[in-house]
Amino acid sequence: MIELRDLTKRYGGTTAVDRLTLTVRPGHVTGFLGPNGAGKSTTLRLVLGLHRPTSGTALVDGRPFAGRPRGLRYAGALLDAGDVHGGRSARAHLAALARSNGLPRARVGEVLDQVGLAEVAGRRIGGFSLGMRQRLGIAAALLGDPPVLLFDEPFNGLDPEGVRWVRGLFRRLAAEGRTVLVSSHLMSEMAQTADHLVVIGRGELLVDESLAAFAARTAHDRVVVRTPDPDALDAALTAAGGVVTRDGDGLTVTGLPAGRIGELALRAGVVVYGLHADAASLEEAFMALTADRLDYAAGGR
Ligand SMILES: Nc1ncnc2c1ncn2[C@@H]1O[C@H](COP(=O)(O)OP(=O)(O)OP(=O)(O)O)[C@@H](O)[C@H]1O
Repeated sequence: MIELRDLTKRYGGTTAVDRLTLTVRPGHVTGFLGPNGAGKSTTLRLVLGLHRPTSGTALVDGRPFAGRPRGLRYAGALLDAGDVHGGRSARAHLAALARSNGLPRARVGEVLDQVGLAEVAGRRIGGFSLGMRQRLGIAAALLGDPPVLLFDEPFNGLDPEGVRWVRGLFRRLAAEGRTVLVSSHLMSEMAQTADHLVVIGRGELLVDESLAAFAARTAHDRVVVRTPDPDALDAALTAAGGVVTRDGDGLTVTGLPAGRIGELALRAGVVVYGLHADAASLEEAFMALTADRLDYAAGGR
């Protein structure tokens, strides 16, 4: 379990993480979402004790992670796949980590097999593709068989087969009762990976709920229609299973896709105009949620 209490990190005048209070529970894949510069990486670094908070606390299974000897037994993380010694082989890199964390050498072969790098284990990491480095980073995170796992943008550089594999791996790790926190700036990616969502914007908590609850709340194919004959259209759409709310000549419809609404209007002989789908996908809902929270200070992205 990861517990954040009023966690705050300031860099000079920039507040990267702002009084974040949050519990990340075991047994779930928790998607940690936010636009670029929202504070995701900073939060993960605070959890791992790589940065000191300005105020507040971050606990991993009830204790601060910083300074724990042999930390890989308690939490494993993939933060920056590029942050490895390129001159070493994958096997040597993992063996050094195993040694410094007091882990049996046999774990190296096991995790290399698990991430599909066994055949290239003797090759220099410098020649690895980004996807292979991501797999190596995941292998390092798994080395200590830890109950808590953090992955920062793990899909970067993976091909579709790699993405599928990572999704399956995260689900298995969560099903084993581990805490799995995965950061991303793409809701579409998390919608297929996570079962719980945490969304932050400018370091502040915006959403902490199940993916199903978020979807039900925000991403119902809502369609707005205008018509000179609202009564007739209301009746036709309601009969077809749509849920209609009225505002003058405007109808807001949920439960029916826009194309079907047009078809039903035509059949009922009702003229419609100004028909548009609103928040039709989770991604749109996410973007709408965070649109005013983009961090332009971080480079105008
Ligand atoms: N070491 C640092 N010094 C100064 N400012 C920093 C530092 N690290 C992060 N920041 C700032 O803190 C804010 C949050 O950055 P962070 O990298 O945590 O966001 P993020 O959500 O991980 O973004 P991205 O998806 O772009 O990686 C940004 O404004 C960033 O510029």
